[in-house]
Amino acid sequence: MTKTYKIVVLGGDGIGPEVTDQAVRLLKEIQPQLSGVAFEFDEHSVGVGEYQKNGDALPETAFEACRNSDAILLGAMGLPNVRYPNGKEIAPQLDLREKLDLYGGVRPIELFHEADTPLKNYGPGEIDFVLVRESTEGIFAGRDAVADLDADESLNIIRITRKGAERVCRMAFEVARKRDKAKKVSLIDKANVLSTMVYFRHIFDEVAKDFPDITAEHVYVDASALFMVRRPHDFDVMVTENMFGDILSDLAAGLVGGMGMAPSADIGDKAAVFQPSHGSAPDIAGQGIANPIAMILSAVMMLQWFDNDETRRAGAALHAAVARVLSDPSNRTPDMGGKLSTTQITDAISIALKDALN
Ligand SMILES: NC(=O)c1ccc[n+]([C@@H]2O[C@H](COP(=O)([O-])OP(=O)(O)OC[C@H]3O[C@@H](n4cnc5c(N)ncnc54)[C@H](O)[C@@H]3O)[C@@H](O)[C@H]2O)c1
Ligand SMILES: CC(C)[C@H](C(=O)O)[C@@H](O)C(=O)O
Ligand SMILES: [Mg+2]
Repeated sequence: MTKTYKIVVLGGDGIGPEVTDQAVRLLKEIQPQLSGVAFEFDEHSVGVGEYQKNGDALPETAFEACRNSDAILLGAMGLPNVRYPNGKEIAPQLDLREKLDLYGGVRPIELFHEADTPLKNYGPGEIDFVLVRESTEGIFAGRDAVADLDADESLNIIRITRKGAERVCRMAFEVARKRDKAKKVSLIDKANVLSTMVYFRHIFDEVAKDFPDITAEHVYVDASALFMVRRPHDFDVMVTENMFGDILSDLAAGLVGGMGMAPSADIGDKAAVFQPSHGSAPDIAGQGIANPIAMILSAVMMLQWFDNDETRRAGAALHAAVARVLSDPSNRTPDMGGKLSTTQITDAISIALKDALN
């Protein structure tokens, strides 16, 4: 019997549709090579473009489709100059995370080639860690507040719940258990200053007791920014609060080639969104030069998440195809110093994929 995976595709804004098109193209090429598996794609318009047309950046029909899907592929949403009347950016990806309770932002960082890192003496696989970002609370819990521009101060809250901290810490330990690296989870916090972080650390320590085979450590967030640059090989899995994870995941991307190399998955117990860590990159949108690899590696994460032997095989093949293409430093888009267009690098991955699937 064929298992059909319903995949909702939300291209979004700027380079979002440019990169999602490439991932969907490769998934369509993979499908006939798999036995007993089919993909059904369902595209919806969301983001700034949709808001400008219909006044709603995440229409109910799109949200319902997401809720009834097996997975969601999202490009990017938001444009810096288009804002709600309250001054905040249109960021429906945050609504999706909250409404679908996608509490774990899993952001793997992998160096494919020494040419792609600004650090000296690191080769393929020598920077290889996963940042797990709590994605439904933390400093972002204050995001509904509206700035009173005439007031003398402006406050946001930080919210850490027992449930929220516990489940994301557990996810981080489970991610570490599946990796064949150091089997270490580093909690990135600010427990030297904030009571919310003392609480988060306490819950992390409790969860760590259930994983005696995995080393648990605490690192302050400021020091972790230093260590990620000075000795990134020491990290295996990091788990952290929402905003810290947002900032550190961009720093981490910079170690391995930039935002175009930073895949991500927002995972909950019932749903998951696979999207790159990057945004809509308005500075390069519409030129056909966006790097699709972060999006393609996010699709790899989706194939692995489906928990099906055939899709796992496809995920491994797609990852191997990306690695093979990047092993030749002339195969790069302009963000990484190369000359290939979005479609040209995807063409190269497509050719490598055919070999990898056989
Ligand atoms: N997940 C999301 O949807 C998401 C994530 C981050 C930012 N945003 C939104 O995107 C907009 C732009 O934000 P920003 O400029 O701060 O961040 P950004 O990630 O869009 O861009 C930062 C830099 O990285 C480059 N870049 C990013 N992705 C790239 C790719 N695939 N290929 C080549 N270069 C790439 C851009 O050209 C730019 O120089 C904002 O409105 C922001 O809120 C959305
Ligand atoms: C666009 C923005 C709201 C989003 C976030 O802050 O989570 C992005 O930066 C990310 O990393 O996914
Ligand atoms: Mg971010």
